[in-house]
Amino acid sequence: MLLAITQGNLLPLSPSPLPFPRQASSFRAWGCSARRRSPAPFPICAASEYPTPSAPPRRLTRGFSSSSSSPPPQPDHILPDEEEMEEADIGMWIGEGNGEGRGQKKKHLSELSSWGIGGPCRYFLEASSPSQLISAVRYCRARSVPFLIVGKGSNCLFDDRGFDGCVILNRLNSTERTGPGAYRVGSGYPFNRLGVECSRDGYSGLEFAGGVPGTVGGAAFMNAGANGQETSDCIESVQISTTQGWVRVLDRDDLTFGYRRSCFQEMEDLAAILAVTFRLTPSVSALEQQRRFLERRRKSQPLGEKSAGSVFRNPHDSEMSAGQLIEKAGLKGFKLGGAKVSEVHANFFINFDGSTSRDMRGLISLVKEKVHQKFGVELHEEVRYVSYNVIERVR
Ligand SMILES: NC(=O)C1=CN([C@@H]2O[C@H](COP(=O)(O)OP(=O)(O)OC[C@H]3O[C@@H](n4cnc5c(N)ncnc54)[C@H](OP(=O)(O)O)[C@@H]3O)[C@@H](O)[C@H]2O)C=CC1
Ligand SMILES: C=C(O[C@H]1[C@H](O)[C@@H](CO)O[C@H](OP(=O)(O)OP(=O)(O)OC[C@H]2O[C@@H](n3ccc(=O)[nH]c3=O)[C@H](O)[C@@H]2O)[C@@H]1NC(C)=O)C(=O)O
Repeated sequence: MLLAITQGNLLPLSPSPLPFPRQASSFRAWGCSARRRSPAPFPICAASEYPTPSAPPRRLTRGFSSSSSSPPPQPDHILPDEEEMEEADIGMWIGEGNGEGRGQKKKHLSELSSWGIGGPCRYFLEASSPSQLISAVRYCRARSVPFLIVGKGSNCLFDDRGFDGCVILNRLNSTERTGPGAYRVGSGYPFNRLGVECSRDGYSGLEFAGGVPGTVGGAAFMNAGANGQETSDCIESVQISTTQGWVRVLDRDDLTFGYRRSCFQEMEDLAAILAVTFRLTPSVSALEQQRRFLERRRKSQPLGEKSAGSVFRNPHDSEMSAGQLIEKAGLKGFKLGGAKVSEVHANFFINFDGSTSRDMRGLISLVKEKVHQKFGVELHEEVRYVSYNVIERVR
């Protein structure tokens, strides 16, 4: 996650901004290998723990866990050249060279975020095929242009200043049934739609996905879950691309997941999740179950409003959920600028009136502080903060 550098009187406990270098050459896109010895590696830390120069942030180790006994899988194949978009094409798209890129420049991230928050990005591309996405990543890496892959932006808080790099919008929307209960789905496919379609087909495993606003890639990356089900429960394999442009297929046995966690969050050379193959089980009640879950969601969550779903993970050291803690701290409906704690579900924060990222971050900090004061419980963000020029990951 990238972290905003919001400063100010609304956030008395917030650390001050860091003097990060601004030159593109000083940056590395997320996912770069630690072996590359980036001169200014992206600091990784929790949104609430913005690093200070004297306390260097934790490095993001995007790699297979060192405790893993199996070696990293070998590349299965690399896309044939003829399928790749020429680098020059990407340059044209993002506007390098003639400055008249076909890709949209100055796209506002607020348009790509379910919160409706975020300023302009330097370059913007939509990738509708794996080869486009891979070429775009290669292009950015070759020029040290920081890049970011965005799905539905339903778990991201973008910076008011935008993003000083290339935002690649994931439009890998293919879907294919490869056998009974087996679905191979492009990572840009709407997770919500997949949940409804699989349930309608009479397969169980993704009923919870109906109503979840992210993409399949975001769901695998975050291990999205609800109603006792998790994305990882029915993942058979995941196709990824690496920052070097390799395409790999990782089998279930190569992958580790936890509550809102996946090994993808740790992979140092991950460029993007390209596709996910799900294996589901036949069920006559799947559709009914999916509808029940959606109905429950409609009643308990502010679905029509600008939110990012749950702001915090549920704490493992409390019997109460994050929503319960926030409600019991008396914060339901609490407002800060254009941001407020939902009256419907206290773990949903709403952009109700032109909230800035500064408002939202202020609200997040304030709620954390109050809950900690009252219950001694530390809340940790589920949402990921994307700063203008620093990448930070919430653990
Ligand atoms: N249960 C619920 O009701 C809700 C669940 N959610 C879940 O939150 C997640 C958000 O999905 P979405 O809106 O698409 O994601 P976003 O566009 O918000 O991206 C979230 C993060 O996921 C990573 N990511 C997304 N797509 C890819 C990809 N193809 N390859 C690699 N990394 C990727 C990126 O991490 P990085 O920047 O580090 O690369 C990004 O920061 C989903 O899991 C969604 O289901 C969201 C709201 C409500
Ligand atoms: C929305 C998300 O996922 C949601 C998912 O939709 C739901 C449904 O299964 O379960 C989790 O919420 P949750 O733990 O708050 O579940 P809920 O069933 O809504 O609430 C749990 C308990 O808290 C209470 N509650 C909830 C909200 C509130 O304002 N006040 C309150 O007291 C509820 O009454 C219930 O007793 C996921 N959130 C997390 C952080 O695990 C998301 O990840 O973005």
